[in-house]
Amino acid sequence: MTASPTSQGILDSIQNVTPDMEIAYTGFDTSDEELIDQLVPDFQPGGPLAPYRQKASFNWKKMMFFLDGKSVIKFKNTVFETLEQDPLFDRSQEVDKSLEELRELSFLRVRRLFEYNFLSDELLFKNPLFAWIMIGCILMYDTALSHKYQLNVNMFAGVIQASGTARHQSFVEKCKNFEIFGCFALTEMGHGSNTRAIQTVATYQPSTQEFILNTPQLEATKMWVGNLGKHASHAVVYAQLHTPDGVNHGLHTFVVPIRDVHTMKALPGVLVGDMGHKISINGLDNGFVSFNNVRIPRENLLNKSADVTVDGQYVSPYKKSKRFSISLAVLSNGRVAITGFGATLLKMGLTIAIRYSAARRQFGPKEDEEIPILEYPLQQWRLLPYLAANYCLEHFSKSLFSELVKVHVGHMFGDQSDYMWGLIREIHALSSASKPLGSWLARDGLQECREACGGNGYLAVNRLGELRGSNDPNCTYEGDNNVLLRQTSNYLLSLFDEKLKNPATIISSPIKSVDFINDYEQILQTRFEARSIEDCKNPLISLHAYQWLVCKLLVECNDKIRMESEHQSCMFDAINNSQVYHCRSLSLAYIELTVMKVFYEFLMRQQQESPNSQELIHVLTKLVSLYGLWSIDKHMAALYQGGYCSGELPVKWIHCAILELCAELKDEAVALVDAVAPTDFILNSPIGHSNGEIYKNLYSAMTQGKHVFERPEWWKEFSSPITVGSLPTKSKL
Ligand SMILES: Cc1cc2nc3c(=O)[nH]c(=O)nc-3n(C[C@H](O)[C@H](O)[C@H](O)COP(=O)(O)OP(=O)(O)OC[C@H]3O[C@@H](n4cnc5c(N)ncnc54)[C@H](O)[C@@H]3O)c2cc1C
Repeated sequence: MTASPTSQGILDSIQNVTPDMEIAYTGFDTSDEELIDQLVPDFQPGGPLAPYRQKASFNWKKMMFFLDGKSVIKFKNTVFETLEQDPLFDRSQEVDKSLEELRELSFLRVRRLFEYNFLSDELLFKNPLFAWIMIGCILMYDTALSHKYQLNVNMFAGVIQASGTARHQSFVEKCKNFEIFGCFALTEMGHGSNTRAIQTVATYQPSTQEFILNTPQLEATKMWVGNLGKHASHAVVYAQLHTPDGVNHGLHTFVVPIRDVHTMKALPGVLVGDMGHKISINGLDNGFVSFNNVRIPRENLLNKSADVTVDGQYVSPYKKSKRFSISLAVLSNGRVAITGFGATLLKMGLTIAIRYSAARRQFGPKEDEEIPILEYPLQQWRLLPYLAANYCLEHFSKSLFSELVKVHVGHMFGDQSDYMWGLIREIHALSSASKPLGSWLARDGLQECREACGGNGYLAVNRLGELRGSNDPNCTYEGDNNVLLRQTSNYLLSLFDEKLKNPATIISSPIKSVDFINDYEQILQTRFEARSIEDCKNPLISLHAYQWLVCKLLVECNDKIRMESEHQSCMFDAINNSQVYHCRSLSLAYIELTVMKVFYEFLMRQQQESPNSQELIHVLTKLVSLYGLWSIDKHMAALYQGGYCSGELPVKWIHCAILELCAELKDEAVALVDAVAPTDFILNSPIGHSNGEIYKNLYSAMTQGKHVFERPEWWKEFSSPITVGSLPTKSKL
């Protein structure tokens, strides 16, 4: 394939050959109301949610269309309806299952997904965003199933495609045809975050043209590998590559057969097992494996960035730093995806909690008149900022995914332009912070949703516990959140360092998330701009405050590391001593700013380009304002400390503006979740059902269980009398 100048050019050309390609993060024309009505069915009329639906200032169906567009809505409808009509996906299948049975059910379901093949090559070529939509649809149904699917398709076949060459294509084809089933094996018992210290070894043997894999000690046992416990036939394995001259060339990836595809038995030299029960997502079989002289052909080394010749020479067309960038791009895939997982799980929780809050009534101004709990400012303040955050985060994660697609297209066409390397670095920095932001927002937001539904939120059938549990490992896998944030601050500080060393340097990144740093000196002269509560509702107020904060933290982090390095014996300690209150805060402030900015700029463009959607943009702009103010409120100490704010008014105005925005958005809230919620079958929550009949649904779910009204099998135990205090206790002091 010949090299093309830039990935942007390649993307443009793809769009030219498929003129109907929809880039679903650009906003859709909502003028065809008939089409919208056809695509999105109405809710059951009346019911407890009807008053809120009537009070909304916009049509929720139009909002759904604006955000997703025709093709995506059709695709989602197809997936959701297909699952609903297939008895294998009947929810009652999951009840009272043992661990083994849960694993089996997930396997049967993932196989069925392949039989349906929702994601044809044609569809993916038309719009790669469908890969994203597909994972989201399955995630909303069941996290374990979605992970099982995407670990095989994205983290196994996807990594092979990204890091391998034509000689590996047969693995990808077999994976597509469900002839082999894959997993991604990086983590070891002894090392996860510190990937450089991974100990599995792959030694090349020229006489047989094979790599020999070994697990040198217990700590090198691969662990936590999703799909490996029971099903995976193959793994992408990360190991230290040793050539016959005794040189260790560092971590490389290999395709390693694990089980015989006909018997499902482990292959010679492979000791593989299931890790057992986890805190959540137990339909996914996480496993461990160790290798004892396992031989694989030389060609199983994924050789896009480096290879070993038949006679054992290590060769690479790239310098070490570029090889590192290529591996970054591969790891970014998972982090970008997890940013979206957080948004998707939180969206489900918010749908349940907001619908419940609109239907549930407690207390009231008069004895005989109770009001919906959504009317309480406290309930609004607990939920609506998360709703605002979720809209921003979901948009950001889609747009980051679209940037990642450019990288993959660029790889495919051998694009080695500076633009491409810059894009890889920037996506790495952004995803290393957006994954923590997304998973932490979901962690805190889902807990709030659970509590906001009171005791009923705690009942498993209502699904908030499952959603909360499903999000939990998002904070850890694909890189522990706190460790990942260091990657982002390293990126920012290296750019800033260049600027300090040479003030003429112009910082310019492909996504433009850092370009404002060029003006850091002027930005640091600015002060809080609002003069009233109303002013604060302009999203630019918090955007500007964030820019100031990031610049301030850059200067402070840089000073802190310099000062620490003067007092510490090594840079390792200097950097570690600068994480808390400095580098970590910098990464978080930068990503909060970027998430907000990307959505705000999108809305500003739509204001010009979408005359039919102005009422939607109006309410979405309120969400951006709320997200910005609520987030910046957490940094008030730094804003005052650095002199950006002074006096008592800024913080008072910000708090009042947050509460006013919550009050303005409470009548929009039900319609806002309706616009992003999946079907009731997929949501699967009696108290979150779109009909709002929380009590009827709950009672029906509660009374349908198999043993609800039965006397327990152990009833006789109670009837046989005991003598209280008749047994001696353990030794008394
Ligand atoms: C459900 C689940 C599924 C997974 N699936 C897979 C999979 O399919 N394939 C795979 O390869 N792996 C998988 N993993 C493993 C996962 O990627 C690792 O757990 C993760 O990378 C963190 O590594 P660790 O567990 O070794 O934690 P550690 O690196 O030991 O971290 C433990 C703690 O130490 C802190 N810490 C570590 N280093 C520093 C530092 N420099 N500064 C400050 N604090 C530090 C961390 O913040 C963290 O709180 C999975 C894990 C889970 C929970």
